[in-house]
Amino acid sequence: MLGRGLQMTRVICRLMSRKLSAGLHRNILKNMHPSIDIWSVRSSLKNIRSVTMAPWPFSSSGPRDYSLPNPSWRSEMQRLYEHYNSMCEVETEGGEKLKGPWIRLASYNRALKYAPGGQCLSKFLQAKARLFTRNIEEQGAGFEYVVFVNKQEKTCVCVFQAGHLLEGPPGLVHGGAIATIMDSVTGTHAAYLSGPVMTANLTINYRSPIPLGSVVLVHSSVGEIDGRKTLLSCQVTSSDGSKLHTEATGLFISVSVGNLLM
Ligand SMILES: CCCCC/C=C\C/C=C\C/C=C\C/C=C\CCCC(=O)SCCNC(=O)CCNC(=O)[C@H](O)C(C)(C)COP(=O)(O)OP(=O)(O)OC[C@H]1O[C@@H](n2cnc3c(N)ncnc32)[C@H](O)[C@@H]1OP(=O)(O)O
Repeated sequence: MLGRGLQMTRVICRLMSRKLSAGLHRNILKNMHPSIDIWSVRSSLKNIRSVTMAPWPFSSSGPRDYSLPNPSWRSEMQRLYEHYNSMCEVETEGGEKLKGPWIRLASYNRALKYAPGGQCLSKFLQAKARLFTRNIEEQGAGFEYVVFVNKQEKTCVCVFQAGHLLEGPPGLVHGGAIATIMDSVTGTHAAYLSGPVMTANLTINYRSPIPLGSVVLVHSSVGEIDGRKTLLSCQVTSSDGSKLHTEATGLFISVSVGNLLM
């Protein structure tokens, strides 16, 4: 019985690998065999290399998409959102609508669950996976942000409004919150480019403080992609780009899907 379970586990993992790489939304574990052992599944998943996965697997449907405007957004945040969003779709002279150079990335609290293949993963995670930056339900209180990527230029920009819960020095954004948004933006960018990654190194220089409640831009660009290593650089600037607040470099290492199940 146990042998049969293990065999089925391997088949399921092979199927999951194919499904993940194809980027399809199907719950392949719906009728999971009762003798399947989670640890066997996990160790088999360890062998699924990130290079087999389609980049940026998150779907555009599901519950609350935190990247969409809400009433807490200041006019500057809304203006910058519309600026980048307008470049996600372009209209030809004949009125035909085509994909533009930018893509808005949807963002969910239950990030893994709403990724293709994520329904399977969330079973193993007992539906507990939550994304830190999207855990504050009160709109405008924490991290309000939207990420856009430019596929051709391999750049990424995030419009970020820091809420009152992110206070460090009086009236200013906490350095850890700045590190969090930089890790999230570069991590998202790296995952978009290279599939599942973990941050190995994030080196930050804080140049000028960020006023609480202000709207800033977080830019991420590729330094180098070398095998499993994706090196990105990141700058936080004022919304008009005139003032540098923070700069960083981040090293992201591609990992197998199994690493996400610890
Ligand atoms: C349906 C599936 C969906 C999958 C989606 C996946 C991801 C997207 C997920 C969510 C996206 C949503 C939002 C994104 C938001 C936030 C992103 C935040 C990301 C994080 O916040 S994540 C938490 C903090 N992060 C850690 O908790 C990592 C702890 N750590 C480890 O888990 C290991 O340490 C690991 C895995 C990093 C490497 O371990 P490993 O065993 O796999 O690889 P190994 O050590 O062999 O290194 C291989 C080569 O990298 C070089 N290397 C390694 N580390 C280096 C360093 N620090 N400096 C310079 N070089 C380094 C080596 O020198 C070698 O180089 P070489 O090959 O040339 O020798």
